[in-house]
Amino acid sequence: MTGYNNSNGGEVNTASNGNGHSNGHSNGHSNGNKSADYTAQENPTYPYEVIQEIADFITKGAGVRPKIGIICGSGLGSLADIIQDARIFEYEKIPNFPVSTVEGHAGKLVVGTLEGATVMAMQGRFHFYEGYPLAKCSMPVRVMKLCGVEYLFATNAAGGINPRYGVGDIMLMHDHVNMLGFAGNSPLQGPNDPRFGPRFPALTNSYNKDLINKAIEIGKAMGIESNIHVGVYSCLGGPNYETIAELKALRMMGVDAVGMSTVHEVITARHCDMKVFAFSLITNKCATEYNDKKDEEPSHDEVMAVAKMRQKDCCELVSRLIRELAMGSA
Ligand SMILES: O=P(O)(O)O[C@H]1O[C@H](CO)[C@@H](O)[C@H]1O
Ligand code: HPA
Repeated sequence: MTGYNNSNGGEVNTASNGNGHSNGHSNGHSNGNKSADYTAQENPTYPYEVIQEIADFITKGAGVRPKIGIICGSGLGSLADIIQDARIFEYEKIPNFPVSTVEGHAGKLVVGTLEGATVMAMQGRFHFYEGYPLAKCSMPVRVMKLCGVEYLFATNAAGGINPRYGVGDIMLMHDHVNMLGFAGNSPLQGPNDPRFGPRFPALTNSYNKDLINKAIEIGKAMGIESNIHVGVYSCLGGPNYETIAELKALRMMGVDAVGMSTVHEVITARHCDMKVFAFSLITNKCATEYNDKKDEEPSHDEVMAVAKMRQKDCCELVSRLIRELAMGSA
């Protein structure tokens, strides 16, 4: 049985003491690649050494240490397709990596260059509703950190609750309401390893203001400023979409867009001191009044279709922002 040593005041004992490693498979795929299999079902907090091993596998395989990490939202996998000199790692072939189970999340890690910067992109993220604990969902963010990533760019598809938002608009996230956190769930639950970050991280300045401002300028330069908003995202557990009463409650709480991801990744990134830029592509308008209109019900097909329609602008926004970062002006 894999278990962590919790007898030392809540810090993971990460010395080479045999804890945290077992002979089980974390993702049910016998890929013959694993040197330190780890049973994450029993202990969702991946030990530092296991994350280091995954990071080494990637940096050695890719031959670069990426500076920017990108997480592609539903239907936004094209953000990874524009990476040049790409080395592609299928999740199934990465030791101790979970597998993607959602349509629109290909399950590939792409490492290469974009606009002069070294990047790594997750073409496929992990969601709580897939059955993964939050620590497992956001484990790749720690892998990014140990690969050398300093900036996390997280993207998602989301429902627009703010009545001013239209389908296809982009909301730059400046804050979030963590509904899973309200329910007592966090990717940081369990023993804390100070090599990643502090036991009690502050989240007051989670979303980098300079990057938000740069993105607004870029939106103007692209001529899409009327489709760009700055707002608050909320993550629910999913996989069901929200009831009208839930959407009304979220609106009263100041939420502008709702989805089922990103927040756990941002928490994990801020915990290990990465700078964060995140945006939601509004793929559907959320109904906040009761009606019988079937065509106003959200569906993943609609989410994917809108993401496909808007992927070009999303790619341009991300590319331009990365170019500014690479030139040192963001
Ligand atoms: O947040 P991303 O991964 O973009 O996906 C969003 O789209 C899916 C629902 O259609 C959910 O997974 C929701 O979170
Ligand atoms: N709700 C939750 N998640 C979503 C939505 C939504 O309306 N649209 C895309 N992801």
